[in-house]
Amino acid sequence: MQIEAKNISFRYRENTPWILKDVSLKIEEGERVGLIGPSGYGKSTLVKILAGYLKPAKGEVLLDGKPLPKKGVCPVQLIYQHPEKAINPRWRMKKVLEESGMFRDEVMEALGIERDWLDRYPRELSGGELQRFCVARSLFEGTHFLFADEMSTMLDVITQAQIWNLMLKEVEERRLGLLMVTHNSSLAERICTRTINLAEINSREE
Ligand SMILES: Nc1ncnc2c1ncn2[C@@H]1O[C@H](COP(=O)(O)OP(=O)(O)OP(=O)(O)O)[C@@H](O)[C@H]1O
Repeated sequence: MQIEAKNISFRYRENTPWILKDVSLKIEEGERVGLIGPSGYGKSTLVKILAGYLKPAKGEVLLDGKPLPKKGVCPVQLIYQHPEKAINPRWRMKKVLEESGMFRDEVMEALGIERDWLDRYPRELSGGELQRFCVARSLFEGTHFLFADEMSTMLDVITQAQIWNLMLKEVEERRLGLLMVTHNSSLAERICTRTINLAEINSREE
């Protein structure tokens, strides 16, 4: 599979300068790509567009040449910095996982998800504990691309390592495509097969 952003232009409000102008990129399954660029330059905005969370004003996102599916669980999964915004606050964690069809003991164990967390609501878990659920959920069997947007910034070093080890094992074994946004260049160097500098592919006026 391949995901492609084709001539994407985006701004949050009309009559304001473009944040993204005529941005194109392609990622193949099995690739691990780092997305870098100055702070506030539009990296998070671009991954949200790629994952179908935001609609571009111009251009399109294509998965093997077709638009992203509108219904059902998406083959493109985004994990971002704020797990509390990504999970339905009214559902217990067990239901959150069931909805995605994801429940593998091996994943629960590797992420250090404890059995009794499953009966809790999101507000009864810490940010790090919740993020583990977001990662678990993103790894359901229909996933082909994983986008990680500063996924581990708010976590302690041990949890970061635990999450990245599992993610990379899954990415490798299942040949998933990975796009990671990070300011941590040593993490990107360790993980990625190539990097894309948004400043080099964005035609917006400065
Ligand atoms: N919901 C929003 N409404 C209006 N403007 C926004 C919104 N979200 C982001 N922006 C603006 O869009 C621009 C790009 O933001 P974005 O978060 O995509 O950048 P980034 O490259 O990911 O930044 P950072 O590296 O600091 O996380 C910024 O100027 C930001 O202030």
